Amino acid sequence: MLFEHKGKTLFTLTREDIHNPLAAYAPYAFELDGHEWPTVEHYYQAMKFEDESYREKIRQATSPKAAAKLGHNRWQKRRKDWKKNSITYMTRGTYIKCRTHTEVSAALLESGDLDIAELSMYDYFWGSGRDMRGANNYGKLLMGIRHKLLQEQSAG
Ligand SMILES: Nc1nc(O)c(N)c(N[C@@H]2O[C@H](COP(=O)(O)O)[C@@H](O)[C@H]2O)n1
Repeated sequence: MLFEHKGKTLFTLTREDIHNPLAAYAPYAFELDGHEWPTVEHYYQAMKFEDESYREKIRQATSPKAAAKLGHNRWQKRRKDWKKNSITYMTRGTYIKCRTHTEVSAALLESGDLDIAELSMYDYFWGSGRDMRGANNYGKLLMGIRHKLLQEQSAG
């Protein structure tokens, strides 16, 4: 969806929109780290934990929403370096999804050179927040992947 903000056209999406191929919740399976993941959200949430059996429980969650719920379990010990690496894991999953499904990479490349924003009223980390002052880390990682895909395309 295109969105006008301060005289600029933004290419926007939400991470949770299962109908948008670029969303982390969209059902485009991929293989990474020796497993098949139903969505990027499953992969991202599982990577928060060192406990292999808890990761597996998240991998087998029946929906990305259920995977996120398991990932937000405060009683389950997260890996110590998670805050430092959370963006890296979301990026890895999203990049591999793009490389696995041409439909997904095409959707990303269709955004041209527009700035990408994750529109979210409440999320100031992944999204723009209600006042568009959020860090927009999800939009930024998509722009980074778009750049990498274009470089790969021109390298043949
Ligand atoms: N500040 C901050 N650093 C990170 O590394 C984060 N992953 C987040 N996430 C925020 O918490 C909400 C739920 O977390 P996950 O997306 O499941 O990691 C998320 O919506 C962000 O607002 N925050």
